[in-house]
Amino acid sequence: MNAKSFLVTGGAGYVGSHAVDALLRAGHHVTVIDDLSQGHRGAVPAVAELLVGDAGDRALLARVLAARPFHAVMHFAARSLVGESMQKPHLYLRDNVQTAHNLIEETVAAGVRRFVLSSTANIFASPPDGAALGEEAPIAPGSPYGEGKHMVERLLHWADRCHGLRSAALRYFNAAGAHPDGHIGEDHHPETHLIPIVLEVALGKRSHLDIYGDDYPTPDGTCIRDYVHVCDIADAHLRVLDVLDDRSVRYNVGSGSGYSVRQVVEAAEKVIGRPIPVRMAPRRPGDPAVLVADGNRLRAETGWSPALPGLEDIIATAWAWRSRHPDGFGG
Ligand SMILES: NC(=O)c1ccc[n+]([C@@H]2O[C@H](COP(=O)([O-])OP(=O)(O)OC[C@H]3O[C@@H](n4cnc5c(N)ncnc54)[C@H](O)[C@@H]3O)[C@@H](O)[C@H]2O)c1
Ligand SMILES: O=c1ccn([C@@H]2O[C@H](COP(=O)(O)OP(=O)(O)O[C@H]3O[C@H](CO)[C@@H](O)[C@H](O)[C@H]3O)[C@@H](O)[C@H]2O)c(=O)[nH]1
Repeated sequence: MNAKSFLVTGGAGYVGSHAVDALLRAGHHVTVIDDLSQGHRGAVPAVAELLVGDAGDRALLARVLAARPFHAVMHFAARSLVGESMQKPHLYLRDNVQTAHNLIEETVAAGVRRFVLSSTANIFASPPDGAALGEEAPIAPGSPYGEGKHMVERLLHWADRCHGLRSAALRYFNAAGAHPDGHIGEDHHPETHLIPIVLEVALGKRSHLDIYGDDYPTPDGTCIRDYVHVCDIADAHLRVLDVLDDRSVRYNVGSGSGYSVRQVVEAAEKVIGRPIPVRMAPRRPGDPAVLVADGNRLRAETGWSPALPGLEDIIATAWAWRSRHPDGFGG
């Protein structure tokens, strides 16, 4: 493959750093813009260019985008917590959307032709029958976070119609795991995601896991999610690039298998070999009962297939990284 240049916002964060790794392994040149509000310098290899700044800063974007011809922009930078968005909707409906709006306009102005968006399963409601969600499932965001992501998908729709910017909206379900070679993983402050919290319990950093609700309409009463390995999500970003030569697309990115919170805990106990104490807690506002992807369109149109589809294998990669880096990138 010919080496190309990519601008990656949020490339020091969890999913973004795994995508940067995949781009670099494919021989590309990568420029990262990240404000390090959640990301880590240590997650970006020295061979990539890291610019610490705001992904919506128009002057910065204009300067960076003029520096070289970029093949595509990949936009990971965003606030991304469903629960927080129910408490602080403006951060999601104003800030996330404004950042994306500025970035899309500067991308068009610079003449870059391809854009990949980190969208989310949270644009969908939990289907009454718990069925897997395809791309044509009704849009019904479960939170201001999901609504903001859908607004950005619409901005991209019109950027294509009006300016010919080809885009891929990748609606990830639940990103999980860490790079199998053990150099990067998930490290948020504060940590709110299920699997890293379970690992913190296993490491003795927390006494227990709070399970947010056991009265959902699911077999064991806890929420069901589709956990997809972070490197498989990164791989999807590279695979969609060829499709963007012709048209804009949107794909649901998930393994197609759903696991309840209790099943995740059981799987982690098997992988780690220690009990994980849990306590029941109230539901977390904004959480849909069941979100599972029908990822057939992505598979059929790009040849994507998860290399690590099993939940225990996914958790094992997360545990391998976290047990070697108990303080995350700080340790
Ligand atoms: N993790 C998941 O399960 C998941 C699922 C669906 C969608 N997504 C989306 O994928 C993207 C990445 O998620 P993640 O889990 O890696 O989150 P993350 O918080 O680890 O990464 C986001 C990165 O963007 C940076 N950032 C945030 N706002 C910024 C701004 N205005 N300017 C510059 N940098 C900024 C942060 O410092 C961080 O490094 C997000 O857009 C998120 O909404 C994540
Ligand atoms: O301490 C905890 C943390 C989480 N959960 C539950 O575990 C599940 C997964 O939660 P979490 O890991 O926080 O992920 P989600 O809230 O499902 O959101 C993730 O997955 C979404 C797509 O489904 C993305 O859009 C979001 O950015 C990403 O954070 C949910 O049912 C939570 O209620 C608990 O019971 N206890």
